[in-house]
Amino acid sequence: MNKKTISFIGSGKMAQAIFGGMLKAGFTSHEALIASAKTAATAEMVTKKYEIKTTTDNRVAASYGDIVVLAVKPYLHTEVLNEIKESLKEDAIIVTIAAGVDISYMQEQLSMSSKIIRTMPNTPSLVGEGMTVICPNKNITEEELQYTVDLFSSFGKVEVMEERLMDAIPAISGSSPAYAFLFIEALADGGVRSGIPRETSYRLAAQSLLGAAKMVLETGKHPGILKDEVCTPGGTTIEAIATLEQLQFRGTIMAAMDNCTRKNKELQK
Ligand SMILES: NC(=O)C1=CN([C@@H]2O[C@H](COP(=O)(O)OP(=O)(O)OC[C@H]3O[C@@H](n4cnc5c(N)ncnc54)[C@H](OP(=O)(O)O)[C@@H]3O)[C@@H](O)[C@H]2O)C=CC1
Ligand SMILES: O=C(O)[C@@H]1CCC=N1
Repeated sequence: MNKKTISFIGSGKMAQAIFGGMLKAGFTSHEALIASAKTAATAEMVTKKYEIKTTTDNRVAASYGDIVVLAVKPYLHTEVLNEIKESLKEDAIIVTIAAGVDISYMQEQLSMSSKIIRTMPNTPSLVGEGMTVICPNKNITEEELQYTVDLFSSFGKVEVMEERLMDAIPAISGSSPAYAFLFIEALADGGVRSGIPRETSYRLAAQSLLGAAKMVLETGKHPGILKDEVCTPGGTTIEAIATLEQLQFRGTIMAAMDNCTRKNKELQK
């Protein structure tokens, strides 16, 4: 069991996915964690559901952690950093999971010598299939980076990247589970339209996407080749593909990603 203490400032959907994922994986103990929330109702719910300490005082949470994860909305970072900076342990590692909050901004709020890691996780962390991109500042040692990689790897995959690429990450992995849920919903609606029961439709749609994703990761084949292998000449699949191409399925996804990245830059701090 890992000995480092970890604090979460904010206990919303993404914080719960992370501490829920870490606990499920056995990466840390319930005792090593604390989380703060704005309201007592959330704090009580989190204590009950995850059996960890909670508080509505961010300073109490911040003073506990060797690692302090900022899991509040981007616009709250200024307020929260000012609130907690005097309570942080001297060598605390500050991890932000927020879209559009950059390292130089965090350093301005704390200090140039602060240990800061910018990350972009996603909600499948809760079921051990997260994808997190990590970018450390220059004050993070190799050992500290490795610890953070191990932490996020306990509930998914991790890539360490340069900060110049971080603005593009929400569009491809932070936000993309939402597009996948939309796709699953659409497939299920199509199934229901053809008479397949709703719950069965969700299972068929979700398992097919899971299987397709695994084929990309495990066969190493180009997605276009995998697509070709499904398209029997003169068969059913190519009819569906032709419609998707006519309606600009791929262009639509790329346009959606452009908008996602634009918004991330607008949030920039
Ligand atoms: N959701 C996602 O898929 C992802 C989100 N993120 C990032 O995670 C961050 C949080 O998003 P998400 O979890 O979705 O948001 P939620 O709205 O689900 O959660 C926000 C949390 O912050 C708490 N909070 C609000 N104000 C304060 C405050 N002043 N001090 C302490 N806690 C406060 C809320 O408490 P209460 O419940 O009491 O109101 C709530 O627990 C964002 O920065 C987002 O960019 C990153 C990747 C993916
Ligand atoms: O929608 C958002 O702003 C956050 C960041 C990535 C996923 N959810």
